[in-house]
Amino acid sequence: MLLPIESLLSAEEVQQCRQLLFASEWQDGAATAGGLARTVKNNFQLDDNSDNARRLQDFVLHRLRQHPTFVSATLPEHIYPPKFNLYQNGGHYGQHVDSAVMTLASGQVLRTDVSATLFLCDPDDYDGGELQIETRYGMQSVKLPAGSLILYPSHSLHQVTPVTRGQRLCSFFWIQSLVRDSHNRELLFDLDQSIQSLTITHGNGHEDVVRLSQIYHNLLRQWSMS
Ligand SMILES: O=C(O)CCC(=O)C(=O)O
Ligand SMILES: [Fe+2]
Repeated sequence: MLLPIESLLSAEEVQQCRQLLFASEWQDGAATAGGLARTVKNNFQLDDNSDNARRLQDFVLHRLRQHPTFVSATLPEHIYPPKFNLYQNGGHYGQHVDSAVMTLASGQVLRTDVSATLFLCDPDDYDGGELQIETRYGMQSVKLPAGSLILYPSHSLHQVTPVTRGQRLCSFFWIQSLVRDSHNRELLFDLDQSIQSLTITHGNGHEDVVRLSQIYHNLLRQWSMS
């Protein structure tokens, strides 16, 4: 499932992030890629260990954990501390799949279930720079307003097309979900969305809302991994 999450950050928050990012040191992205990805990667990345990167990571993580749709769709067990990238002057990232397992600086290991890109520039600010994701229904091209996020399954092949004008600035990261199976995760998301809307019309004490909530939690209990 490809799921856009609109306005994770406000225009003001995007502006603050961009100010910090443009005042930071950038590294050659290819140096940080492993295996096949190294040969197809042509962009810049923020040094994850810089003070600015840590401030930005904390800020984005805080927003993510507060966002009900993000939490409902990903059921996060671990979130990789968000990274930041910049594409310009034809910069691109060829077709690849993200590594299945990533090791954090702390030594903790994360399985990538869901991949995410948070756009920090508006589509009008640059040409190209489409995030193209292969799905069962063909290639989907994604380019969202600044402050919005796309979630997609980490098992998908994807690429970023060359940026031929302007700059494309994004944050990207991965989520290890409590529910490893993407089909089960999607069923839980659909069920939760329906429970939320029934709660608005009938109240959370309504008999059917209570019964559906029981089913939701019992499925989550059955399908969550650890
Ligand atoms: O820039 C993006 O939207 C995606 C980056 C990406 O695919 C990666 O770093 O693995
Ligand atoms: Fe990727």
